Amino acid sequence: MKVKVGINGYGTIGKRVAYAVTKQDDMELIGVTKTKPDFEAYRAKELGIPVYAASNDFLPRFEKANFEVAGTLEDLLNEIDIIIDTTPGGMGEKNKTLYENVGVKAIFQGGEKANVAETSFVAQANYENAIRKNYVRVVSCNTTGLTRTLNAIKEYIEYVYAVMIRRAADPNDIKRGPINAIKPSVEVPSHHGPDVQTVIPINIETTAFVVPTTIMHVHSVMVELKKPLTKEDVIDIFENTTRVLLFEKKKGFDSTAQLIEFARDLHREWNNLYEIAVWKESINIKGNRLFYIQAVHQESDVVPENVDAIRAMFEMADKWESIKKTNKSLGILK
Ligand SMILES: NC(=O)C1=CN([C@@H]2O[C@H](COP(=O)(O)OP(=O)(O)OC[C@H]3O[C@@H](n4cnc5c(N)ncnc54)[C@H](OP(=O)(O)O)[C@@H]3O)[C@@H](O)[C@H]2O)C=CC1
Ligand SMILES: O=C(OP(=O)(O)O)[C@H](O)COP(=O)(O)O
Repeated sequence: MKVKVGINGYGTIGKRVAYAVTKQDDMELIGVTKTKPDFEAYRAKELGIPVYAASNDFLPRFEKANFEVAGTLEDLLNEIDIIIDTTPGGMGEKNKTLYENVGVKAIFQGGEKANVAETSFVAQANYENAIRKNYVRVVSCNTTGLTRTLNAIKEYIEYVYAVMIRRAADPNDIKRGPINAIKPSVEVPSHHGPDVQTVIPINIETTAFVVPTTIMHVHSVMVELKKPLTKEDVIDIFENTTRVLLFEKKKGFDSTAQLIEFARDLHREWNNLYEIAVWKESINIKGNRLFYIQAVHQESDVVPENVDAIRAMFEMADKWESIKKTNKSLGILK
């Protein structure tokens, strides 16, 4: 029997998770919600995805445009086993009561606080914690990126300090900026360090800056080691870590632009780069400190995590069975 999945919030993350769900042979996409009949709603319909109004309040917009919806969010909730809440940050917490009332499981995203769910989640780090849970939070894109690489070396970590260089807006977002400034998060540590700790118990602090780019985030990571590691060890560990890829500057990967071009060359849908990209030459050891630099495709790295969280919550597969299945279905390279 396939798990019936609904998506509330068909935006940057929601449309990608919806696509990923359609690629799974043990899941069925029942429908998605929209607040308005824009081109994304029409495209969903063309793809055969039932579109529901995000609430009764939005129905007049669809009626006015003669866009026939399959119902409202309440109707969708009655047809599914699990809802993926990909509404804007903070909205998921408000929606949770609706989900509780109907008794459907729910996955929230990184824009929500950790206490919205029973556990925060990054598949390769703590898949087991989501087994049979009703409410799970897939952590933010940056937190997912940090967790993937740090989890691989966690037994060596004494302390981590990482600087997050965050993209200002997603490519389709015309409202956010800055377009000519660097904006520090004056909250120190930024939310990323404490959020990593909701998944793996390591000593980590982070600071964050928003810069005028749309395509990827970049992290500069410094790890104080509690036991020795060589550069070659770290390369070997990352080469053997799922959803992490090493890229070499000497092969032309000079910036985030070439990483996205690589995803385009793979003919990835929406140029998704689900894997965290670590620059091989940036991996260096100085005394007891390890340094590396990585990039995160914010629109897609959390997508496979949502798929694995569904499998964990219904105990449909063990950790590596699920990760391998998800990777294969999305063309994730390793
Ligand atoms: N973008 C990113 O880089 C990442 C985002 N996240 C997290 O994922 C979540 C979603 O972010 P993102 O996809 O970027 O957001 P978007 O703004 O791209 O999409 C959110 C969608 O929610 C819908 N929506 C708006 N208002 C309502 C409402 N009242 N009821 C139901 N749906 C509504 C909108 O639908 P409509 O178009 O119909 O108005 C919109 O498409 C957030 O928690 C965010 O922090 C996590 C990792 C990366
Ligand atoms: O999860 C993300 O970033 P974050 O890990 O910096 O919070 C996404 O890029 C969304 O971030 P935003 O809240 O800046 O849109």
